[in-house]
Amino acid sequence: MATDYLQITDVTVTFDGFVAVDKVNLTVLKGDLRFLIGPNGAGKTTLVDAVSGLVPSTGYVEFAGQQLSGRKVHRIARMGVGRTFQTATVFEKLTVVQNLDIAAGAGRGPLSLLRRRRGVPPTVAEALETIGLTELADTPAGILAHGQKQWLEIGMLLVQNAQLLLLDEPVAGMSADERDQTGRLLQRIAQERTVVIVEHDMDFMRAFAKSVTVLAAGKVLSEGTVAQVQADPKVQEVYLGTAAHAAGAPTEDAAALIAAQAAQVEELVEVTDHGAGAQASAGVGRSEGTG
Ligand SMILES: Nc1ncnc2c1ncn2[C@@H]1O[C@H](COP(=O)(O)OP(=O)(O)OP(=O)(O)O)[C@@H](O)[C@H]1O
Repeated sequence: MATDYLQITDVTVTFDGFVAVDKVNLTVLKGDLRFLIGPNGAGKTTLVDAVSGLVPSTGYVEFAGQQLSGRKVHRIARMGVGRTFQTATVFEKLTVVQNLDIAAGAGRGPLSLLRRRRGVPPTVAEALETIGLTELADTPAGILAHGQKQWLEIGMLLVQNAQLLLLDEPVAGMSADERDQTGRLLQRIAQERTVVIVEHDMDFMRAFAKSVTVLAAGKVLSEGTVAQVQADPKVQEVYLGTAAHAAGAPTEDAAALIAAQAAQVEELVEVTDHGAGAQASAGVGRSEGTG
């Protein structure tokens, strides 16, 4: 019988001989909220691309008992795999509800989409409620706040009935308040679906991850709860190692990378030393402009 989990087995992605993802094995159960972290270039986005069919890969990927590997992007999407990107892709001129309606009708023909609809379909109403945009249903998506656009995009995956959500840095550029709301939204969604989040924001990860996989140089370096992963000397080492490597090239980017990654290490160590209570410290969790 099909079970709702993502199983990645020996997945490898190669670009012109460069191995970006190297024999990765990963299992994510329904109800989990899995964060995928790691230094820049670790292969996080590429792994998610491989699962969603955007880049060719070898190995085997299965979700809810169905084979994803080897299938085309649109086929994988129809099998219940939803993906967001670092920049929200919503139809700016259409209202919130129209965006959701179009997403919900992705499987319908153009005529039925054009036909005037009476009222809001229940799935759309439910998604509006879940993402907290009911009051803004008739607002053009283009004038939504940054965080609200991201929530709308997540809502579009919900109405498409995506059961596996792959989210690439969903809180990048959000205010602290928006990050918090997003975390709680994802926790609610993860009760019913499988959620994998690529993230650089350590505060966000610490506050909301149920489990964490750390990638480095295309391989799984560490896996477990937030506390386990942060206490893993290999994890601390790889962040420090990357910073030290960047120090060889004294550019502005390298300096920013060092500062950001040193902050990440500080956070890692801090949590290891003092437990989850250290959350409020260290605002820097992202390395901007280097990825
Ligand atoms: N289309 C591509 N062609 C060639 N190399 C690529 C391509 N996409 C990614 N890479 C390389 O693969 C490696 C992994 O990239 P990826 O974007 O998956 O890393 P990441 O962990 O998501 O990094 P970041 O956190 O900076 O987004 C990098 O060295 C990157 O330059």
